[in-house]
Amino acid sequence: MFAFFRPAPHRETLPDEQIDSTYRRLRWQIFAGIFIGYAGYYLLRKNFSLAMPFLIEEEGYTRGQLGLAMSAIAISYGLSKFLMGLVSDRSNPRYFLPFGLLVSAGVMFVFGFAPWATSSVTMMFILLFINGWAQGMGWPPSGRTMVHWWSQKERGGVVSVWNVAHNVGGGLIGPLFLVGMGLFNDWHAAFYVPAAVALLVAVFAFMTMRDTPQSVGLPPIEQYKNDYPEGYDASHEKEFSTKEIFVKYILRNKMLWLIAFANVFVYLLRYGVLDWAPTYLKEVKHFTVDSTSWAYFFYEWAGIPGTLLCGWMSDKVFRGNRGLTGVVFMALVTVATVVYWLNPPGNPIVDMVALFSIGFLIYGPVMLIGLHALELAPKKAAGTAAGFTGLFGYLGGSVAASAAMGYTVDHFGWDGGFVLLIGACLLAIAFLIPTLWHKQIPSEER
Ligand SMILES: O=P(O)(O)OC[C@H](O)CO
Repeated sequence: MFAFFRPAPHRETLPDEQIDSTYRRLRWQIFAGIFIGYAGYYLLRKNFSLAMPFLIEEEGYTRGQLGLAMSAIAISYGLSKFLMGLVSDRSNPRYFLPFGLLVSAGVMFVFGFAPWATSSVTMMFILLFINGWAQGMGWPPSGRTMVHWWSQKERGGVVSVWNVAHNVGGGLIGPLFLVGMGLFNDWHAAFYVPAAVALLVAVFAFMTMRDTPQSVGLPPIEQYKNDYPEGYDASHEKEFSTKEIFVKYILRNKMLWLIAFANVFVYLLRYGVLDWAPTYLKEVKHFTVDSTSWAYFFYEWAGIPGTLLCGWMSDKVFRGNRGLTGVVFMALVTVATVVYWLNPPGNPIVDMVALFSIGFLIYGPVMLIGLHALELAPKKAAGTAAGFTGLFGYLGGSVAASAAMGYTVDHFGWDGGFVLLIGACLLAIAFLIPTLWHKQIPSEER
């Protein structure tokens, strides 16, 4: 099956006078493909949660049952981001990314139109597991594309701008659902409306994306930008074997292990705050459902300026030191989390500002860890390196955000839950500190 995804063969190089214009045009086009493509993936990542109130009300499921079904996404996504990353590093992203989106949309159409899909927790778990697996086919081909089309000195900028695609897509789920409800007066619109949009996105991604520059007759980006990473030679343009990627560039990469562990705790905070915000705000701060939805929306969209600022600061202020930037943002997000916890009920503005600040500050470290992973491996192994951090973030952090957080709040109250979240911030900082001395050279000095 994987032969279908085989990397595109290199073509004869274009005449010199066409190189610059072709590179410029294709970089815009390809960026549009991976940005809109990844935003499309996020339309189908969390849309199940919008259908949950209806599944509870009309089909009698409990929160616990639906939470269990939802955990399938985090588990399979974490595994897939890594394992499909390994496949993606040896695949043509132009086929790989749209294919995953089509599978994900297929699952959502089943949810939308087949009554048996929501007939049991097992069935929902299986379908969501397949969806999570297909979702893992979005990040690695985007990463592979960025490291092949943008040189090292441009990468901080391009990765941070691309990274906001997931906030854009995640933030659009709610409005799309409202449009679907308006048009069809059917809560299953939570499934089939974003799936229909995702189909269009898959076609767009296929039309705009390309594999390597060499596959369209262009020189490698290092040559075009005269920007060579340390130790670069012709072998960097050859596809690696799976074993080579896994053993040489992943397992033996100490710095990658450190950021992967840091990612467990970054993701515990990311999802620990996001997933529990509606419950916490309603139970403790007495928010109405409307205010809770707005708070959720603010959290996601606050990540857009926050990520851009973090990427900019990482290059310009911290001079390419991704670890130090991550530590500063994690220290600030710890403060915002303490405010969110200790602010007494009755001050909703303070809660909103705290939640906005957490969203603003947490997506920077989320992006930096992905960027750092891309920088820690040669470009033919970059998707796997980022997938490796995702494996830890989802199987460790996201699963703990649901299970450990739920258990802690049940047994020790919300104070216990917040001690867990603050502990996660401190542990993320602890794992990032040893990376401070692994300094990246700032963009424009490379
Ligand atoms: O959590 P992920 O795997 O969807 O990644 C989100 C961001 O793009 C991380 O850089």
